[in-house]
Amino acid sequence: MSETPKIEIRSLRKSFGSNEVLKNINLDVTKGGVVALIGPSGSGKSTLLRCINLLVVPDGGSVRVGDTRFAFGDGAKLPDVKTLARFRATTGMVFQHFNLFPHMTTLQNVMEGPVTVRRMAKAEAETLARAQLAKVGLAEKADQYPATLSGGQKQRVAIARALAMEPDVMLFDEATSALDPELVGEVLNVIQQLASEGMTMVIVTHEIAFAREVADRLIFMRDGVVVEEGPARQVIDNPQEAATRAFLSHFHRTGALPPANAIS
Ligand SMILES: Nc1ncnc2c1ncn2[C@@H]1O[C@H](COP(=O)(O)OP(=O)(O)OP(=O)(O)O)[C@@H](O)[C@H]1O
Repeated sequence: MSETPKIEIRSLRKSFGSNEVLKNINLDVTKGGVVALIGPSGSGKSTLLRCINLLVVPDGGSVRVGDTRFAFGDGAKLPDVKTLARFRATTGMVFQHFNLFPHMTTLQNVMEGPVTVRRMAKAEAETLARAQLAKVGLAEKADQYPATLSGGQKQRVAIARALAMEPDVMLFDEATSALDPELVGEVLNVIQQLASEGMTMVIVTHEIAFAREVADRLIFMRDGVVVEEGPARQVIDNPQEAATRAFLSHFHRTGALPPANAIS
């Protein structure tokens, strides 16, 4: 019998006004699975990610992460604020632009969620936060403010902050797109390490070579629908759909697709 997926999305729909952004999306992510979402700008990747942790409330369909399932549309009752906060704590989201509190030190940023959302005692939260900072290689930056860190370091703090909530799954929304090219690798290394430790993840990325290396499944989206999905290497090396081929060949043509061994 196949294993129950950790994330299960069924018939998901979302519109912003008349703009139908997600049209009947289905997605399964197995426990410990890493799914990469790729596609052109505006295809709905970020919106799908935000629907998984309900930062964006879907219009229809259902979202399940672990044992928690929500249905939307057709008179379904929307989850209350407390339920949403609890649910979001189980899905760690990492954004393109870090979203760290500038007036807090690195350590305070990472402790914030455990103290305010998980209601941990400060000493316990500090131990946990220091462990997560060590995990992303930033133990010695605990007392520094975000403004003194590089983009790559800021993003690693953001990952530590999400991990401090001890999430069931991690969601990455173009986590390296705002970084200088020489800083991308340090963030990808942390994501790769999480993958090797069995973290369930959905990663929106333009790093195709990284997706090929680290993701076990790849989904190509366009105009709010899943055009093609399958094992990451298979889809990248041998895309079946013309739209996927066109998208990937762009990366080949522009040289934005480095050899896979460059990032391992
Ligand atoms: N909060 C919002 N309000 C109105 N429209 C939105 C909102 N969020 C996204 N959209 C629209 O939804 C569509 C899909 O956006 P989304 O960010 O999900 O795409 P994407 O594939 O992640 O693109 P990109 O790679 O550029 O980030 C776009 O047309 C965008 O303008």
